[in-house]
Parts: sequence; C-alpha cells; structure tokens
Amino acid sequence: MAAAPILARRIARSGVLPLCCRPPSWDRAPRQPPGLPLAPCRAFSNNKIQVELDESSGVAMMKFKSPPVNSLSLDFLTEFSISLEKLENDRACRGVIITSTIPKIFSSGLDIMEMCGKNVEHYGEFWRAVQEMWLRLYGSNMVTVAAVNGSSPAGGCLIALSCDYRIMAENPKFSIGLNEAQLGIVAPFWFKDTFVNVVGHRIAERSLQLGSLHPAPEALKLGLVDELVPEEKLLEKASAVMARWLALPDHARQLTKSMMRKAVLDHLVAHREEDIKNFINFISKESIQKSLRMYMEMLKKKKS
Ligand SMILES: CCCCCCCC/C=C\C/C=C/C(=O)SCCNC(=O)CCNC(=O)[C@H](O)C(C)(C)COP(=O)(O)OP(=O)(O)OC[C@H]1O[C@@H](n2cnc3c(N)ncnc32)[C@H](O)[C@@H]1OP(=O)(O)O
Repeated sequence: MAAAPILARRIARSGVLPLCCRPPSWDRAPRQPPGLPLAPCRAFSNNKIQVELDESSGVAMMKFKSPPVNSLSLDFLTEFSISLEKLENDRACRGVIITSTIPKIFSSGLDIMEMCGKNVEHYGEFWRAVQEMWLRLYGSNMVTVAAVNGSSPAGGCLIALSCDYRIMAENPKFSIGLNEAQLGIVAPFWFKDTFVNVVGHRIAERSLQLGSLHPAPEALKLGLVDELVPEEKLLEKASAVMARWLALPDHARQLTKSMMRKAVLDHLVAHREEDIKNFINFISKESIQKSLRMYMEMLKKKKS
C-alpha cells in the first residue's frame, strides 16, 4: 500500500500536522527523574488519537480522544492511518489495543457531516481515507484487540470487526452493529464482508437488513464480540488476551491471518477506484442527502 504521498497531500490540505513534522514524537514520553532506569515506553499523540508503546511487551495502547463522540472525520481517519502506519513500521511493536477515552462511546462511526452537502472531490477524498484506514487495520500484521468501552455503531463497529479480537464492556446500554440501513444508506461490500467473516452469513444478512444495533449481551450471543467484561476490567483483560496471542511466533500467526483475510482485502484493492465512484454517485443523490439530513435532525431532537 503506497499510501504515504496520498496521506501527505491530504494532511497538507487538512491542516493536520503530520507526525514527522512535529517535535520528535518518541521524545514526548514523560521524562524520567535522573537516576531511575528509563521506562521502556514511547508515546505519541496527535489531535484525535493518543498512542503509547510499551517496548518491553511490544504492545501499543491506542486511545481515541475526539469529543464529543469519536466520529470518523477525514482528519480523524488520516491520523488513524498514520498512527497505524507508524506502529506497523516499528519493529518494537507487535500488537495494538484500541480503545476510547470518551465515556460511553467507542466511536460513533463515520462523521455524517463529511457526507452531507459537500462536493464530489470531498466525497472522493473522504471515501479514500475510509478505505485506507480499513486496509491498514484489517491487513495489519500486528495483533489487534478492540477494547470496546462504549457504543460502536457503523464505522465504529467496522473498526472493532477489523481487529483480531473484540472485548466489550458488559453494559447493556452500549450497542454495536452496522446500522447503515437505519440511516437510509447501505453498508459497502467490504464492511459487509468483514461482518460476514466474523458472524457468518445468516446473522450478517439479518442484522444488515434491519440495521440492527445489538446491546452488548446480544452482541456476545451473535459472536459479534468475543467476550464481555466489567468496564473496569476491560484493559486488563485486553492485555491478557494480547499476551496469549503474542505467545505465538509472529510469522505463523501473520501468515495465517493473511490467508484468512486476503480474499476480502484483495477484492477492495482490485476495485478501489470503482468503489470510490460508487460511493460518490450514491452519496450525491438528493434522496440520500435528505435521509442523512433527517437522521442528523433526529439525533439532535433526541437530545432536546
Ligand atoms: C449501491 C451501493 C453503493 C455503496 C455506497 C456506500 C455508501 C455507504 C456510506 C457510508 C457508510 C456509513 C457508515 C457510518 O458509519 S454512518 C454513521 C453511523 N453512526 C450512527 O448512526 C451514530 C449516530 N450517533 C448516535 O447514535 C449517538 O450520537 C451516540 C450513541 C454515538 C452518542 O449518543 P450521545 O452520547 O447521546 O450523544 P449525541 O447523540 O448527543 O451526540 C453528540 C453530538 O455528536 C453528533 N454526532 C453523533 N454521531 C455523529 C456522527 N456519526 N457523525 C457526525 N456527528 C455525530 C450529534 O449530532 C451531536 O451533535 P450536536 O447536537 O451538535 O452536539
């Protein structure tokens, strides 16, 4: 995936500072008092995502921190892809745990405002960033564990589904699923394929058609998440799971992962431009724009 020049152009236009132009990122870990041995931990943070790599375990903790709801805007997606790329290229990193700093929300999915009332160029750029994020995460060589500590609709669910293992806080108020149909839109084929690979065809078909958001206990029953734990135990559990996965030789696990995911990844890679065109045509339709506007209004009304 030769994404670097595209990312660089997008960053330049979006105004988000690329990590390579910031003060040396690995220097931003807290300084140790003199005399103490250096903690084997490196950290980098950008506007919307914070990452800490523990070199002794090879595990990075990635935390979404984009209030109010960690929606996946173009800037967020760009930062996410850059963070994943940095970790992927870091020989010290073998696994990443993904979670959120926002109470009750893992991620609210794609930022609907990025898909409303914008021009064709913007839709194309946005959709390429969504694709890139998924290609990096689903195709990652690292062990990826989602610690889902809040609601996770649509694009948020896709992030969790793209990981190797999903642990969710056992709060029945938190829900997860691909609810695109509820917005009057359609989950793209690679969202659907990722979902099918986790829960199987029948469950995916029903859930997608109904645009279901499954409360945590139901998500566990469907196999959409692998286990539920009390929220305060989530990160501890994620670290334990990660240690179990990292006990295996990387090359064997990586080749197996790649064998399991290759067909789905290759499908998008082979049809990337066509997929972008389809998205642009679809999202530009007046009827779809109207559905999205109504959905946003409904969200706002729910508040008042
Ligand atoms: C023929 C085939 C062609 C193929 C074409 C394919 C097209 C496919 C296109 C796209 C796929 C789409 C994927 C998506 O991810 S769409 C996004 C789906 N997300 C949702 O439905 C979540 C909506 N949000 C919620 O349900 C709730 O906000 C919540 C549960 C996440 C949090 O609830 P709560 O804590 O009560 O917060 P609020 O509802 O008050 O929200 C706060 C604030 O944030 C705004 N907001 C919420 N979600 C989003 C979002 N996804 N994007 C943008 N903005 C969001 C919300 O409106 C509030 O704003 P405010 O009133 O201004 O404060």
